[in-house]
Amino acid sequence: MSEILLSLDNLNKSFGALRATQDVSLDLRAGEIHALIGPNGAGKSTLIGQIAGNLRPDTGSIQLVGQELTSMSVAQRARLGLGRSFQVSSLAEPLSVMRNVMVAVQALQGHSFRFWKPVNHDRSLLEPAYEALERMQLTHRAWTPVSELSHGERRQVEVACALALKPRALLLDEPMAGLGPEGSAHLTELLETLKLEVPILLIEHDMEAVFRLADRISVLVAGAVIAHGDSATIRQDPRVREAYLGD
Ligand SMILES: Nc1ncnc2c1ncn2[C@@H]1O[C@H](COP(=O)(O)OP(=O)(O)OP(=O)(O)O)[C@@H](O)[C@H]1O
Repeated sequence: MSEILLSLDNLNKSFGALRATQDVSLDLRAGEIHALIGPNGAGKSTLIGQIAGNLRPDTGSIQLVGQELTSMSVAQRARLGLGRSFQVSSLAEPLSVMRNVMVAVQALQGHSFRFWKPVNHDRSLLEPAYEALERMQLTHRAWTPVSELSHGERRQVEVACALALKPRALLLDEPMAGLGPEGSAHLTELLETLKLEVPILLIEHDMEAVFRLADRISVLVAGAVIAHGDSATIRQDPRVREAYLGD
């Protein structure tokens, strides 16, 4: 069985009387895409918040490569190897693609105040940034301002920013949002290759992409995992069809 990179053990999180996460346990293994799906309000963002470190679970634990993350800050988790791309674009529009990725690397290295060294010539930033752009097939756009990129290319840059930090596991929150069929197909192809290097926990509304990409799917309803399995199992599960697919 493949190595477990990320594991969630009995996570619980309530907002007042609302149990937004209920006894959630799941893991992410080397070489896979594990998708987390669920209808609106199912608790996906709340769960991602706990994994990324923006929210503290009430009980339960989160481990990355066997290390306890639960009480670590967002930055500590990132340094330990938890990569994350965001639903809302966080790129600096006027800056080049390369510069955006280098800034992401710089933030992780904790050298935000290296005034004495021009960022554009710093090999310790350039090399990981270039490598990440290569993996997202974006080197031809390296010196283009982000403002000139298509929506799909911006999504690729966002993933590249996360990759440049050399994560052991990657959280992708709705990477297909707003992409047309072509952009979505291209990103799907890239993620299929990427997962072999970095396993991906994928939150995604685009069901076609989920069924095509995911090795395993966990279905969240009212904060709890109601089903878990491969695409074929999830498609046929009557509880999932009733709760999520509305069929
Ligand atoms: N900070 C908060 N305070 C109170 N309730 C919250 C808070 N954050 C989320 N909730 C509630 O927790 C439940 C789960 O919300 P969450 O945003 O995690 O769901 P989701 O699956 O990500 O939904 P969507 O697909 O619409 O983004 C919802 O009922 C929501 O209203």
